[in-house]
Amino acid sequence: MATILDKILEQKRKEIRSLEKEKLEVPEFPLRKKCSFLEMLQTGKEIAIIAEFKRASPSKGDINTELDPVSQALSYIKYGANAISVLTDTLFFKGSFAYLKSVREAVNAPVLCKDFIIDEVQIVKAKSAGANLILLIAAALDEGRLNELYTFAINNGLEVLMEVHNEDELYKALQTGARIIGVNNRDLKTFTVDLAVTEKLGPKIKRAGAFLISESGIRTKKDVQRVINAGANGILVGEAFMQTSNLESLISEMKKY
Ligand SMILES: O=C(O)c1ccccc1NCC(=O)[C@H](O)[C@H](O)COP(=O)(O)O
Repeated sequence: MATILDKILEQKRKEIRSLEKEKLEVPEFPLRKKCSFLEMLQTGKEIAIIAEFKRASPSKGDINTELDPVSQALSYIKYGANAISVLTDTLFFKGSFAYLKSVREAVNAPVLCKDFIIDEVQIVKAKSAGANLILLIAAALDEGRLNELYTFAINNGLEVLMEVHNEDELYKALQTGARIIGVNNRDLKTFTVDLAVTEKLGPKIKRAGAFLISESGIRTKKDVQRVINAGANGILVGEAFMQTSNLESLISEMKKY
């Protein structure tokens, strides 16, 4: 039976066919802000927070459809987040490239294009919208394509958050030379979320000398402590930040390590 990831990737193949017709060209860095998340990790002393603008998801349905992307991104930065992730998939996450563009204009911090990238044309689109960082998901690509897309992104001045969920994917990811590895605690096929995934893969990532970002299912200070103990340099948080009634206190608690 087709998993949700299969369905998302099928949708992406359709989108790519229409994008190819647009004949996008790789732009020079399009906007005034050139922000490096990697440099932030290299120099930062505290846990780095990537705060995600996430209106909906396949596992939860609507999360918060009221919030405005720019106001939310500005609040994220004001309360201490280091980078902003914007979901750009429309069908499954109610996101958009328009949100990414407007967030890019509003904040002076690294912006991650959070999508399901399987083709160069999507990387060009992410760069055109002003992303500094793209997500590549090891589960969505074979080793050859993962390498090609990683190289294409780096050669075009983008940084890559390379996402894995198990040891095979981690092995594939490390082969590319990726410096920032995201461990997704959510199994994209079953939606099960378990921070033990970061605990399992964390030590291997640290031994390989890469930076570790723990993604998904992080809601409390205790969760942050747990992934820091596993070696995390950063966390990626969506749902908890989109739903809290006190964003300032949640971010500040999470940063207290
Ligand atoms: O969130 C989902 O339901 C989902 C389903 C299928 C593929 C990807 C999915 N999420 C993408 C993410 O990785 C998360 O948005 C991100 O890590 C933040 O997670 P959370 O803090 O749990 O919202």
